Amino acid sequence: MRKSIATVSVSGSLTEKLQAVARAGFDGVEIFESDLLGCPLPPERIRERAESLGLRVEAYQPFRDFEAVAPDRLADHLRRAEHKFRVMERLGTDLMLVCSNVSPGCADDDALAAEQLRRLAERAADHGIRVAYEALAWGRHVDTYPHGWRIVRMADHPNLGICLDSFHILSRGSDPGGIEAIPGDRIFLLQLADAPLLAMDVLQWSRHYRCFPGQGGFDLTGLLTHVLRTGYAGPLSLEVFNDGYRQADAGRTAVDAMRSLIALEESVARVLGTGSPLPRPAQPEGFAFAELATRDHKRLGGLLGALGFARTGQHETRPIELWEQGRARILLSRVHPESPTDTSLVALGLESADPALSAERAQALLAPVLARHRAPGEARLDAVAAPDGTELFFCDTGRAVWREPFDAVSPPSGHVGRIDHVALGHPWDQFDEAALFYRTVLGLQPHESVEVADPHGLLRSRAMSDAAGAVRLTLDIAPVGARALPGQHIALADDDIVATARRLRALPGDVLLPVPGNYYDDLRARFDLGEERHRELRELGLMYDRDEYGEFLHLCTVTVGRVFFEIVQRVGGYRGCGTDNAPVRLAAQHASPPSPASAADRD
Ligand SMILES: O=C(O)c1ccc(O)c(O)c1
Ligand SMILES: [Mg+2]
Repeated sequence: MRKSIATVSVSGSLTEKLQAVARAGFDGVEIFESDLLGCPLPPERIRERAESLGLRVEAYQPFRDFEAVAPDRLADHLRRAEHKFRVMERLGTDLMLVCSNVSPGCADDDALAAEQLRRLAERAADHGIRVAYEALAWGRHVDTYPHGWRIVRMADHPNLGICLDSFHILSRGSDPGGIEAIPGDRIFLLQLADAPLLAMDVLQWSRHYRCFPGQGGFDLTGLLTHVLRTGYAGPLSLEVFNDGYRQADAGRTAVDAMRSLIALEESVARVLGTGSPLPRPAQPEGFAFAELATRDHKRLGGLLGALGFARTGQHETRPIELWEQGRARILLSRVHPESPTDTSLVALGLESADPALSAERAQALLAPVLARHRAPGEARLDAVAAPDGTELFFCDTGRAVWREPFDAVSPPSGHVGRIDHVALGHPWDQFDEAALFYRTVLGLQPHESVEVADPHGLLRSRAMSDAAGAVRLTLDIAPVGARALPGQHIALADDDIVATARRLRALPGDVLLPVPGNYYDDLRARFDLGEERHRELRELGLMYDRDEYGEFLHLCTVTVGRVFFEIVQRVGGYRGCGTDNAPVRLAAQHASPPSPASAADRD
């Protein structure tokens, strides 16, 4: 199907918007009136620009407050419309979107609305133009699509059809099943937007919080399935009013938008049983490794050593060390000389049953493919870049081809057995993009988005995992500014965290993050743990959580650069990542900020 986007959905000047959406692979655009009015180019030049970029101008919009007005106002409204028709001819589009009237002066009179829209359609027909009537969720009298469709039917003119907008339909709780009663050729335009499920005024919700399909809480797959069953053959057109996207990089937003449509088409194809061109997600089966780039090998190596890791190998051709314990593997590479951070997480190895297929799917979903890190004789590794720049390597489960150039000795076995989860920090305007990326590219399921109090801001966090819990990621948006905390950590699964904590507490120097005593006083109220268990947790500085499936014990190391390690033990089937304890952890981290690397410590 043709893929289109309303120019209001991305930032920049009209010509910048056109360029960005064309680059992302869209076939068309809806030109928003304010974008046209602010553009120095005359409509003919805009049309040429769009054509040269391979973009069709699918619609011009919005035309407002036209119908159900006092008869003596009609001539003036038709005069307004005539002017827009001429602009549309110059712009090279034949579809005008008319929003249902919101003005207090309009009449609650379907027959009058239909009669006047019919007059508009007759005038439009003289210009070869069609009119799509859209029921805004906050329309004065027409605010649902069944009502809009009744009026269109009543007007009964071939140049008048309906515009369906998923936001207006789903925000009002209308049953999208009724769409199937509309003949597909009377649906002149389908606009798609998702939104987080918020309890708020519908106009504010629409104007500020819309997002791309798959990023919010609406069932866009269900809605689109109903629309396609009508035989609708027009474009899938994204129309997303979003405060973040209005200021984000247009190219990036356009790619995010296109990814959402590719994924939506795939999920609809599954429901309809029609073929999808995308390879199915090969679920990641575990972390093969995590790579930290650091200026501070000694300090980080010292910390890993304290945690029971051993340096098992050195890359044959590159300055990369391999540190291992059980199946937990950390690579330490060198930081780029211009990097502002001493230590940060730069890559993740993800085990896949079919790495080439995983990479193919990622590429089809517009993930940038990375030049393969391959020296002569080195095995092929498939890698793509995640939205935050983290490199994702798809590694054959069990074969550890990536490990060959390290010529490593066997890893030591200790209490740490594997990587449990990895937390990735994101700027606020890349959070939804990242969640969509990991859901579509890796097939991870998003958990609820939660807010965590930080002494200097509010952190949003969302866990994503596969059904088996083999790969868990937490995506965080941290507060920004001078007091921002490092946003990344690697959590290591431990089979006896009490023993590990005891050993680590006995080590000289600061290895572990101290936990305030008030936390333990409150823990008594949260959980009935018994005196002895409670005393043990307090003495060892262990944090505790429980859900209906099991228990979770965890502790954190001090921070190096942007990164710290967490040691965790899951008891039973606990599903979370200890988020309820995150405010205390964040406060403790603010109280003991990372010490800068000393020159003597550096390699
Ligand atoms: O918010 C608005 O005014 C507005 C305008 C045009 C649309 O297509 C729409 O869905 C909303
Ligand atoms: Mg709309």
